[in-house]
Amino acid sequence: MSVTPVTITITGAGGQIGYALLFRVASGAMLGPDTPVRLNLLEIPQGLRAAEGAALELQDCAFPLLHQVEVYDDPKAAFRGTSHALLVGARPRAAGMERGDLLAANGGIFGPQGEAINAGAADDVRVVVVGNPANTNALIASAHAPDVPADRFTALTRLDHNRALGQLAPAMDTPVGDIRNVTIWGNHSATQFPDVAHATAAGDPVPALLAARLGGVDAAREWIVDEFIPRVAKRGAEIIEVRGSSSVASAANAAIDHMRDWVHGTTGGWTSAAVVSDGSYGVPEDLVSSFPVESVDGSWRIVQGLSLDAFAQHRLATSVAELVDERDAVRALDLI
Ligand SMILES: NC(=O)C1=CN([C@@H]2O[C@H](COP(=O)(O)OP(=O)(O)OC[C@H]3O[C@@H](n4cnc5c(N)ncnc54)[C@H](O)[C@@H]3O)[C@@H](O)[C@H]2O)C=CC1
Ligand SMILES: O=C([O-])CC(=O)C(=O)O
Repeated sequence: MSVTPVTITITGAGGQIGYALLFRVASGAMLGPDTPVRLNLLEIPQGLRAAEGAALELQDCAFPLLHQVEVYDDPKAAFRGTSHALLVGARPRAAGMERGDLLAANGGIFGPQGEAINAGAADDVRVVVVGNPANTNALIASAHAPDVPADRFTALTRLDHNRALGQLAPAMDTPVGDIRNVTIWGNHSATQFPDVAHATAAGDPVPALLAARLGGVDAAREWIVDEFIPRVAKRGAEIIEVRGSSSVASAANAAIDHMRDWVHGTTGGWTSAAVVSDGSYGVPEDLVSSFPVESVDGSWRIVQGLSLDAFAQHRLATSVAELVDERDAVRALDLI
């Protein structure tokens, strides 16, 4: 076991996802059983008591890997020395709030957090933004951290990816673990494009397996377009309707999957993450967009050379147009 603990900062630690994250991260589910951790919990004053309560419970779990827990309301202190930052705390949309208001409110959070990461995080810092609008919040944070390579800032679309696997497995009567190479493209929003064109299950192409089960290529296409894509893209709203509040444990689980694969590498195919575009697939450079990605030697790499048919190109362009709108809106507000 390495002796020096790794510092992990979790923002919004007093909230729902924070509570679902902390104990799994402290148990080693994210960085593995050989990496001791130090947790820095960042909250705003209203959330401090909840974070402090979680810190007491963490102590009571006596996790062997957990060396220290600190609770902060100052981003500079919370990000000092951090190598893994999970930015969960965000301003939720309130009744009557326009999109510009929401972006401005989140700019007030992710700008200063980007500055704090720039000022004090470890050289190898990895950042995943969970708080919505996640892609554009990551863009804002990155813009305020000029000394940190932009590819260190990512946003979470692993939950959408996992949701897609969760829908496909029963549709094909296949274990989730046999499915490979699903892609979420674009924004973490209802415009995202969950794509199974290159996916396989136990080595066989998913489109052909669906056609065999559903009675033909047209029926498979209909299921993909009319059921699968909207179900995955609107799953967040479905969970809110059924549970009465947004996804918590599945979001925390996805954030752990994202960070674990980033650090330890992907195996057996690609996954999905929102990363800074290098212009691949026509996505304008610098947008934080979801792509098919592999993690190699500690870095995300966009999988190259996939063919996109006219439908796929249209779906990707629609989601990218939304990302461009969000970027232009935060630019107009001087947030980037
Ligand atoms: N990307 C994804 O896949 C998903 C994203 N989300 C988003 O994650 C975010 C958090 O969700 P929940 O934990 O359920 O919300 P929550 O409201 O339970 O917790 C958010 C916490 O963040 C704190 N917070 C607010 N501003 C902060 C700041 N400047 N610094 C530090 N902490 C701050 C609040 O005090 C609160 O304790 C929301 O924006 C939600 O929309 C939720 C599910 C999936
Ligand atoms: O939809 C929401 O408000 C929360 C979210 O991002 C998701 O569940 O994907």
